Amino acid sequence: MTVIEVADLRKAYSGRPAVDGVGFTVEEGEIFGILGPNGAGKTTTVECIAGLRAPDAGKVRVAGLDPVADHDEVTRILGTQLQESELQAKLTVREALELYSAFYDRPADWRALAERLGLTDKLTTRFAKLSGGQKQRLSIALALIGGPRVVVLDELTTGLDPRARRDTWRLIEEIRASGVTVLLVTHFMEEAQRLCDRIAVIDRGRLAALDTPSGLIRRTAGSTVISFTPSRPLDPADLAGLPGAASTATDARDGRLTVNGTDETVNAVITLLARHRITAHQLRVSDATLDDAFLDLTETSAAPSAAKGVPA
Ligand SMILES: Nc1ncnc2c1ncn2[C@@H]1O[C@H](COP(=O)(O)OP(=O)(O)OP(=O)(O)O)[C@@H](O)[C@H]1O
Repeated sequence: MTVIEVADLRKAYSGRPAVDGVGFTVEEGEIFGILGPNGAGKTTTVECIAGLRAPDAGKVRVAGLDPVADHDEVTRILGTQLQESELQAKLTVREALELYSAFYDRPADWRALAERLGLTDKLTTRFAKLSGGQKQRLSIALALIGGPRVVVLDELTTGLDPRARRDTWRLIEEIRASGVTVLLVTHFMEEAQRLCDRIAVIDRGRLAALDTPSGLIRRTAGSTVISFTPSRPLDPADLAGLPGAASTATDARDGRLTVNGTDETVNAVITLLARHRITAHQLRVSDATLDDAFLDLTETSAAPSAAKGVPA
């Protein structure tokens, strides 16, 4: 069942389009990711879904309701943890939970939520004294306090150390397992790849792709990555002619060669090496990552991908 519907959404700031015709649907029970470079329009899109911004054009529905016209009803269905949601520094965890509970007619039991999010021993701690991970857990608790059907999490794990990030991932999986649909805005490929059922890639205000993580990777030119250190350099002309090869790159430091291609390219590389009696040291064949797919699908990213690389 569709719980969020976005069709031809448009929003401009001072005449400059931030979201320029984005459309997707989110099904109940999904972890749906929104991925894109800085300034792509991700936050503007989720703010329109949460009813915090009015679209200039297009349609947004949450459980069939208009987030602007039916704002009160939508806030009961959709919980939001938005980017940089800072609470008052002096508010304690307990006060924040009680304050947010008071916004709802039938709030979730905040004590149970605090327990679930590992905040019970922090109830008397002021917001300013919490660690980054604890602040994030509190912001998730506040997003869940109204007992929402959908929760919007925007760049939840930015600034967290790897352990806190992994703990947060486990929490997100638990939230989904409890029946809540999750709309996740993220910059982290590993996070998107691990958590999301489907991902909308947004680039310069437009939908660049919408697929499962593995579907996005399959779309990448050169979804099979072959790397090895040849016993002596290969002729660039031979490499350029490899069937299915999308790109090749040589690491200037150690001469290690990386070829992004297809299964056909793997066979061709092996044949080429045999023909020239070149030995491949530490030969690895792996799948491209969501990182590669992201760089392939988005044009605004500043850094060139190592995988797309410098021509050999
Ligand atoms: N309140 C605003 N006023 C003017 N321009 C804005 C405003 N909010 C966002 N923008 C601009 O709109 C574009 C999209 O911004 P948005 O925050 O939606 O992108 P984003 O994908 O969430 O970016 P990031 O990953 O950096 O958070 C950017 O060019 C941004 O500078």
